[in-house]
Amino acid sequence: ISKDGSSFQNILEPGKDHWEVDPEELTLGEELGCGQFGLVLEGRWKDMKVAVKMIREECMSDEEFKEEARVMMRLSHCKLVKLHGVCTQRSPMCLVFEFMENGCLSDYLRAKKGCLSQDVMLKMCLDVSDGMAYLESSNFIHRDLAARNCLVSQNNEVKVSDFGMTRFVLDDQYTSSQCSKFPVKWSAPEVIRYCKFSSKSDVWSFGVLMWEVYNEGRLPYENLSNAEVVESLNAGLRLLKPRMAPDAIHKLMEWCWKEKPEDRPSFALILHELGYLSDL
Ligand SMILES: CN(C)c1ccc2c(c1)CCN(c1cccc(-c3cc(Nc4ccc(C(=O)N5CCOCC5)cn4)c(=O)n(C)c3)c1CO)C2=O
Repeated sequence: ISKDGSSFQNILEPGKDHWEVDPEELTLGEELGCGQFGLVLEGRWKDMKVAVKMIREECMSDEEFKEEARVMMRLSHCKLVKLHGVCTQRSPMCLVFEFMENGCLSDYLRAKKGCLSQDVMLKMCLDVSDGMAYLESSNFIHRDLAARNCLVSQNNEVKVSDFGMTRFVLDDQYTSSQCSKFPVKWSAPEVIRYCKFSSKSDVWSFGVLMWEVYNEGRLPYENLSNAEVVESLNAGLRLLKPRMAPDAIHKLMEWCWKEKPEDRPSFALILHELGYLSDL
């Protein structure tokens, strides 16, 4: 055992960490799209279909990310998009994720407009709250929960994606709350004012995600600018009940949007509430 005990696995297998993917085992395919850190490609790894993110150096603080990779590899839950591993031996560094056939939830909702039943919408919210309750219990904050950051599997299951990744974004247009790319419409008041992130600020974002689901992927506060949204929230105004949302779901959304974080429900409680409603 080395003096600090931490590099034990390196002694067993010098030079490689168990979260390192061997680039020889990775085959790359079609482009899936472009994210905050660069290109995302379809791929195959160990007979699995995967999504591979090619990290552009100027977009991510990759040294910090390598530290974080360990933590993210340990976050394992059926409603979180799995990080299989990272490829750091080549440049650009790449991240290997489980593949989600139906892409991001916001596009999926818009594509299925008019075809989704209330039960399907409730199940989507239940899936996300399940993954978020696990993150909450692991004391892990998402920081950018929204339908665009959830993915849909082949069997139409919804999983939470890109949790905690905002911490590695180098584009400060995105990271500071006054700037254009900051997700104000999904952010709790304490995040907009003091960048105070917590699982309770994730709960606020989850309320907006529920509104997106029951509005089939519409943009929240679509006629307001970010500044006007801040004003309306300060005046105590909130998003209106989506036509497709039952009263109980609207009550839950409004609970997520309580001004004070401590007055909002935990994800454990939200999961319990949604589970109860889905058994009715
Ligand atoms: C800092 N934050 C919050 C970030 C950072 C990076 C990213 C995001 C947020 C979210 C967006 N994003 C990103 C960018 C590009 C790809 C992926 C992305 C897309 C996947 N899958 C698919 C599958 C199909 C399709 C598709 O083309 N269609 C059209 C036909 O009908 C079916 C769907 C798209 N994506 C997938 O499995 N993963 C893991 C990631 C992702 C998700 O990861 C990022 O890379």
